[in-house]
Amino acid sequence: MPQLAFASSFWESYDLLEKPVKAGVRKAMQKFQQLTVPELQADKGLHLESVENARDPRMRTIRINDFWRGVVLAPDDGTDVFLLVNVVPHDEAYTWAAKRLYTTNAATRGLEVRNVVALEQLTPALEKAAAAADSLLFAKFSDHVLRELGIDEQVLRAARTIVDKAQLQAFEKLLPEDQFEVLYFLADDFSPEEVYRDVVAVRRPADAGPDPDESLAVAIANTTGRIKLVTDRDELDEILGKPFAAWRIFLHPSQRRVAYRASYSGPVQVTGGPGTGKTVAALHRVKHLLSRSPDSRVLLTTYTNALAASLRENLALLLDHDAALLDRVEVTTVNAYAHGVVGRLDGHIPSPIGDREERRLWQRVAKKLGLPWTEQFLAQEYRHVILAQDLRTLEAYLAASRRGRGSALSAARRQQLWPAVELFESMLREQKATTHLKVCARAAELLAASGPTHDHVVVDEAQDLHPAQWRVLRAAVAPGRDDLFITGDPHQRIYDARVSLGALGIPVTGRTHRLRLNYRSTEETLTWSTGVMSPVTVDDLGGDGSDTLVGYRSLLHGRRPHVAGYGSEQEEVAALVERVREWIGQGIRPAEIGVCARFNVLLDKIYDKLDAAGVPVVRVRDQPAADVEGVRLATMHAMKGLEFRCVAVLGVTAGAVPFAREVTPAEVDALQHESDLLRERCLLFVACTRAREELSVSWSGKASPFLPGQA
Ligand SMILES: Nc1ncnc2c1ncn2[C@@H]1O[C@H](COP(=O)(O)OP(=O)(O)OP(=O)(O)O)[C@@H](O)[C@H]1O
Repeated sequence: MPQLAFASSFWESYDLLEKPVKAGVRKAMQKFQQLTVPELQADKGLHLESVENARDPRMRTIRINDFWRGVVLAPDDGTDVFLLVNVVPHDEAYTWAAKRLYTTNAATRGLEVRNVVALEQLTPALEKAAAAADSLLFAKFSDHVLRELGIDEQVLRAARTIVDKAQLQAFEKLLPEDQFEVLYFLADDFSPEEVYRDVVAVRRPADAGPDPDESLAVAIANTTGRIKLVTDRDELDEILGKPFAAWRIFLHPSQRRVAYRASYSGPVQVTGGPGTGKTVAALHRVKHLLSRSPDSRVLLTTYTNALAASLRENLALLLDHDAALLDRVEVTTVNAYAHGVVGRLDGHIPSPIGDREERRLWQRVAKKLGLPWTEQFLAQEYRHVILAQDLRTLEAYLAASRRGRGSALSAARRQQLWPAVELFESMLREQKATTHLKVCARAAELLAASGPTHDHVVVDEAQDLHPAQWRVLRAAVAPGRDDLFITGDPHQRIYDARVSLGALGIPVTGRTHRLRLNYRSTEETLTWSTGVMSPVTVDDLGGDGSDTLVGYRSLLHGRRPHVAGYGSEQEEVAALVERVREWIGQGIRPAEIGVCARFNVLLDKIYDKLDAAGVPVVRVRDQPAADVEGVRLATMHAMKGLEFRCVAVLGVTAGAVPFAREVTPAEVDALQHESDLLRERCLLFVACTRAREELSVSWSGKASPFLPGQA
């Protein structure tokens, strides 16, 4: 019986088909599971026929209905895996199929496709132009080096004509996938050794023999990042019948490598720019961990309740709603987990106060004690020094290092400050209140005495966790193999968390991985948004150096972000209403549009204007269910982790981003000043990187200095 495999290129077209056409595809695919190869070839309804003038002799078309054809790669080497590569209108099917050539990459051993005709037509003219060019993009790499990385003769000839990155991008759709990725990273200044490690080695099977000309079936089996082999009937019904979620099936090799590695000797750190599938990798890791033993328990944490809800939903999808598996995973925020621990082990828990309330308390403390520091300084000292190092006594405070703080505090000054801490804590006790971080500190203490609660901890959105929260996670699982799997992006740090994971007993050295392919946004949005961060460097997740967005890229293309300033806020909001109408006119559902601003005041105005214009609108903070129609409104902070087809970021003015009140004056603490500015910059970056297809950024009056080209 033949086997059936689906290329990712097929899903892009399948997803857009009308229901009856999809049913036709399903019916045709079932035949591949019911008939023998000779029966398939003889089947009148399927009409499996070769393509005239095809550059790949294995190319076949099949009939879906009068208008649609499927394009199939049929084995000609005695193996039996048929690969469905596309669904195309009848007239285009033959031209599409005739130009494509599938080959096995000599280095990765994966199956790749190229537009061989276009390459042949373009290369001679480009060679002429290249002869006159001042410099060529790949001149410094010898043919030998490129061949070792899997570049074949035709691609080598084309690569030798490329003068710059823009030209390389233009080649993207024509070149074989793995070879394009190799060239892309070389163009981005990665060394051939790094490219071999990150592109070739992650794909190449460990047992790859010397001969790259293996069968089509073997090449297909080597290409899990782009091809799904269907093993049984139920699986076929399931993947064709449900709304398709590519992330469940096709993982980038770098995602697969981190998520499905059998075991790690200790904590693992996975970083990557926005939309690189870190959350997806975390979810797959949970699936893997559950499969390794029948009764292990996993704690999966993220930053907000809304994100926890979405993790729960996606995990259920990935685990096929298997209740027994889902029961073994606790999905929650770190604060909620800590709250649960304290409630369970202490029997009661004071209620945590919010940031605003905390600030008010510090104000009262400063006033009452007549101290020479602002409430902002005291709150920061408490958060970044006292709670961060879990200092419980004056002696411990006197002995503590204040590295990272921009102002020195002599022993005498510390003695003067400590009563403020005591007063703050006694005021909390009086009110029978606490703070979230204090709950975490207590939870860590209780867990240290009672022992871990889980076998594995998986942490998403790790960049914003405070040391007190890390201590809870550290205590939730015993140190050892596969204890913590951590994903995060330091460029999205919006809550001023500074940690040294090593010092917290979470050593990740030697187990750090980076994801570079953005699956969410277009290259245009990504390039522009990366410009927001390019003037600065950010500390890495574990606090041991700096992080970088080098090599970060997207395969998607679309319009450039719409970036505009207006004379007044009124005009800006009016323009937004028009833009939203335009998007809806293009067929985008209101729920697929996200609108955000730094402050709720502006969001209120936007709400009223959209509402008055008859556009349904809801606030993200009200946690509307996914099926509730309405444009989503959120503050920039609440945009964390979310994504929308279209995103408008409003109010990006000099007064709001950065927001002066949230930035410590340089004369109070120069380091804190810099880090506050960085946090505000990251906030804009987070907001802008939520867009899948279109991004619009606007302001009225003076533009934010963080906007590329505005400083
Ligand atoms: N292998 C994949 N194939 C297809 N889509 C993917 C893949 N990996 C991730 N995605 C999609 O890309 C988008 C971003 O993924 P995800 O949320 O995991 O990224 P992230 O790195 O956690 O993002 P952020 O840091 O910005 O929150 C999601 O829509 C996800 O479904």
